[in-house]
Amino acid sequence: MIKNICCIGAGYVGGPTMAIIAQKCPHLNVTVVDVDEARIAEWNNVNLAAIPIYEPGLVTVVGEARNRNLFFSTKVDEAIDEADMIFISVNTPTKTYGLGKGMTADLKYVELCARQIAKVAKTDKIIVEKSTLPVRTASTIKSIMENSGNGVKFQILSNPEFLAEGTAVNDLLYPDRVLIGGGTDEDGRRAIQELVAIYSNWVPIEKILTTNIWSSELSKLVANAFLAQRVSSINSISELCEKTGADITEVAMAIGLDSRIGSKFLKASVGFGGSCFQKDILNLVYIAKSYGLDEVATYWEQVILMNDHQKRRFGQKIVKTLYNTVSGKKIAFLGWAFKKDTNDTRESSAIFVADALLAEQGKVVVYDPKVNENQIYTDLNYLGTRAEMANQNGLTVLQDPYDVCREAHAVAILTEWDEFKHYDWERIYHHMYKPAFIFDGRNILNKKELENIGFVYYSIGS
Ligand SMILES: NC(=O)c1ccc[n+]([C@@H]2O[C@H](COP(=O)([O-])OP(=O)(O)OC[C@H]3O[C@@H](n4cnc5c(N)ncnc54)[C@H](O)[C@@H]3O)[C@@H](O)[C@H]2O)c1
Ligand SMILES: O=c1ccn([C@@H]2O[C@H](COP(=O)(O)OP(=O)(O)O[C@H]3O[C@H](CO)[C@@H](O)[C@H](O)[C@H]3O)[C@@H](O)[C@H]2O)c(=O)[nH]1
Repeated sequence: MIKNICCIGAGYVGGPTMAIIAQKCPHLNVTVVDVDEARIAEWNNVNLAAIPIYEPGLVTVVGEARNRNLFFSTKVDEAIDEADMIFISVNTPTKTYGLGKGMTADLKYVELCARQIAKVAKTDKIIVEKSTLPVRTASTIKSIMENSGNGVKFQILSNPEFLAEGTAVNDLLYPDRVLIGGGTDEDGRRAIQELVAIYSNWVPIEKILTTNIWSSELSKLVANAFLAQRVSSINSISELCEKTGADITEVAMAIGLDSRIGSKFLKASVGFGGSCFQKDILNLVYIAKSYGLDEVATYWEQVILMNDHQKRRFGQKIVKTLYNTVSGKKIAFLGWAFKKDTNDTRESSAIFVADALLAEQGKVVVYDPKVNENQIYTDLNYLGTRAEMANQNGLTVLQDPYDVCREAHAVAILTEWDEFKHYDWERIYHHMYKPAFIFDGRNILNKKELENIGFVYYSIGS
């Protein structure tokens, strides 16, 4: 029987996932550990508004369980030692060096966790891969464990997480499915059942799918590849719509009503962002190539290429429309997060569009309701396109959306935050240079209303 759970990694997945497990399983003790002391201090902040991740509803869940059976700590060894089940939920970013650079997942943090568990464990443990990992990573973890030399028995499970940011709490409470992969021998099946028992505290049993471990690992990459493929597919058609007079919203509606296609994930946009889609597809491409499956690799690579094209062409559209120069012109950015209802900016399209406009000597001024100034400069500086000072001079962050739009030549919508729909657009129009352009990278504003005010309005795909 599982009593103590440890989760290594207090990030966007570890934090919310463990908060829900603790809320729904008051009989379990859940400790989330991280090497990042500042992040753990934020999770422990008495002011719940200061927890490091913004997700609708998360504050309530953390408020209920924290210091009851949910703990955040930097004492990694202690939590491993006490745990019966250990989730590995550390980051697995695209490798930035050496073999597989720019393609494969960097597994150094996962391996460090495995080695730390192997070193510290004195009792049998179930290790759960929660991070997204290349298929067959469990064999690496197993090999490290089997050579730990301490006689402890380990079972390795794969339990990929399918939550989307911005809807994490809801996704965790009502998942489409929970996927658990494990060994097919008796010990493996027993370990799977221990994890099934935890989820079945709130997830209907028919939604808990158990598979072999390789199917589970691979399914996570494939799910993201399929979702991202839909976005790239609709984005590719958005460009065709702009040439032909078809409207992408109408096309998406028309095809989405076919139940075989389905209506979700057909929103044309300035391109997908987030920490997962690109990383996971690159990983899939790398795995396919490593098995010599070049056609498979090329097929999936195209999803990324189309996304790069979509981001690039949004920036180019702004430059071309503003009479082929944005030099010295103020472009107001509404939104910086990679999607609404999150403060996460990883791989956000806004970063790449801003970079392209700065390269054209534009003046970018940004407002995002949840992203702070520091993060915005960090994102831009990370690209390394120009000196940090030049980014500081070219881009400004303000707290008031009306100030951001004042005396701008154009407004660009980069994130679909709901509040943007309810702004006083007439007021914004009166304080902008004319013609006043809007580039709606999320198709959230009302074209007719804006045109009536006097704006020149461009959306994606019409
Ligand atoms: N973000 C998402 O929406 C999402 C959804 C599903 C799956 N995933 C996957 O989950 C994994 C984690 O993603 P995330 O967004 O939570 O990452 P994150 O960067 O927000 O969090 C990872 C945390 O792990 C910590 N960490 C790294 N190495 C450590 C170690 N050795 N010991 C202790 N702590 C360590 C880091 O300090 C960091 O706080 C990734 O594999 C990702 O692909 C993410
Ligand atoms: O029709 C759509 C849907 C999404 N997007 C964009 O695609 C990106 C990703 O969106 P979404 O998938 O909703 O958010 P993520 O948090 O990145 O979640 C994805 O990545 C997670 C990490 O692996 C998985 O767990 C989730 O199941 C998967 O949806 C964002 O930039 C969205 O704006 C569009 O442009 N059009």
